[in-house]
Amino acid sequence: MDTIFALATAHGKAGVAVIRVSGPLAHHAGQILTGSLPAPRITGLRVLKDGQGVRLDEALVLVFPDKQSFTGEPVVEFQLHGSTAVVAAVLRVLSEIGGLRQAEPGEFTRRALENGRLDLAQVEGLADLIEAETEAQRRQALRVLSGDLGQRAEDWRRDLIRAAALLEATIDFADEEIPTDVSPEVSALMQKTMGSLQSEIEGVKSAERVRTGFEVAIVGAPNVGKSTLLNALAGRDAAITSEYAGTTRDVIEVRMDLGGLPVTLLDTAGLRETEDKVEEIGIARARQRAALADLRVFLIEGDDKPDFEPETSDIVLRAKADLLEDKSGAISGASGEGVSNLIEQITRVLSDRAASIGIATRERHRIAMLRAVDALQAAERFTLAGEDMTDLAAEELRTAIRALDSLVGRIDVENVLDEIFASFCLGK
Ligand SMILES: Nc1nc2c(c(=O)[nH]1)N(C=O)[C@@H](CNc1ccc(C(=O)N[C@@H](CCC(=O)O)C(=O)O)cc1)CN2
Ligand SMILES: Nc1nc2c(ncn2[C@@H]2O[C@H](COP(=O)(O)OP(=O)(O)OP(=O)(O)O)[C@@H](O)[C@H]2O)c(=O)[nH]1
Ligand SMILES: [Mg+2]
Repeated sequence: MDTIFALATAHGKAGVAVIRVSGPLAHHAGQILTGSLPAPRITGLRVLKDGQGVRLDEALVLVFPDKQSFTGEPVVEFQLHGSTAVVAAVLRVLSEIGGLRQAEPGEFTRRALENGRLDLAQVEGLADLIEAETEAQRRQALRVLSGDLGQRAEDWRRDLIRAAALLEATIDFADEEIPTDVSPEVSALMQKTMGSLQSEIEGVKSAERVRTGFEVAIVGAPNVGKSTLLNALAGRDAAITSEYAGTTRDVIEVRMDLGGLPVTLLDTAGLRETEDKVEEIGIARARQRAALADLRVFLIEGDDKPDFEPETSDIVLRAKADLLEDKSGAISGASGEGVSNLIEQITRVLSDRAASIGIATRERHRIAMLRAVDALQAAERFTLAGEDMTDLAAEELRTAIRALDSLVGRIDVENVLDEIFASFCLGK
């Protein structure tokens, strides 16, 4: 096993920079740089020197024993002055020590996984935590990192293994009289697991949104003030506005944090019949993105009708409130009237949806749980079909267990890891 090292903190100038070394030679490397390592888990202030005795930095050094570190391997950390020259010098000296090499992105975390410190879902949680930009994202990622999904998968697994064992006992003793009919207990275990899986499956869609962001599209006829409203919401001049109808063509995206939720606001082309080919393409895009968005804000002027049927939670507002006598249900990006109300309303609708999330957060989790439910439904049918079908029911139960095993990475790990680690920063 190679000993790996990397800068764990962001690149560039900083107050402090952390370099981590992990693997069998980590303590050896630390010894070379410090002359004398501090006791495990107690920081020591040391002058770091290269092989020729040239001073590199004065640093805090932290030693983790084998099996008691983030990776589960011996680890040494150097907390350096965060200058690019200090970091470069320490990395150079480490790379000159035999048996040491730079870590690949995500390699520390991969080792934590391989050493059983984290399961696959926790690795995903860690990736999400590092990506988190809003409160809701931080809370959700931390919950996944804490291992709740793995715990739940373990409960499901235990119940299904018990059900399979009960069925297999009937197969093994098929020729003998079995004193008790196991099917009620098998059915109950499968029902309980299916119910729990179903509710987790339903929560994934919202959890995915918290992870990647909700989309809110502003739609309406040309010139009603959509782009002006977007700019007011964003607090900056993100979209071109003008008195010419048909100004916006491309979909303009603005990332925002609304009450801790990640939201991408979409400004779209004004909807109308047009001879202009380019505008027509813009309108087609507008319709498509608006239909896919999580929520639509329709701006209407005069007797306009919303151009398409709003869904229940969609928001319909009258445009240019500043020009209206009756300002009820009206908004103005130009004067700012109604803007904070709109932000509250969007936040309320999306918070309601985010409240329904469980502990599964990814499409990968949803697919694994769906596979398990499918197999359980088949097992249920075979169980009801009577004793001849018992071995088929048991086989379906094993398929369900395998599907749940892939959730936490007991199987099928490699393809998932490559995808996750592709998004990891160096040094994680
Ligand atoms: N300096 C530093 N800060 C860091 C990390 C790190 O690796 N280094 N982390 C990395 O992402 C996170 C913390 N995660 C960690 C998880 C486990 C252990 C660890 O040493 N576990 C040992 C001992 C636990 C204990 O002290 O009780 C163990 O589990 O045996 C360290 C950090 C965030 N902050
Ligand atoms: N009085 C008033 N004028 C507004 C308001 N919002 C926008 N306008 C004006 O209306 C015109 C159109 O504004 P835009 O924001 O570009 O309208 P749009 O809906 O994005 O238009 P398209 O991109 O062409 O679909 C501009 O001249 C704006 O200054 C408002 O709230 N009140
Ligand atoms: Mg516009």
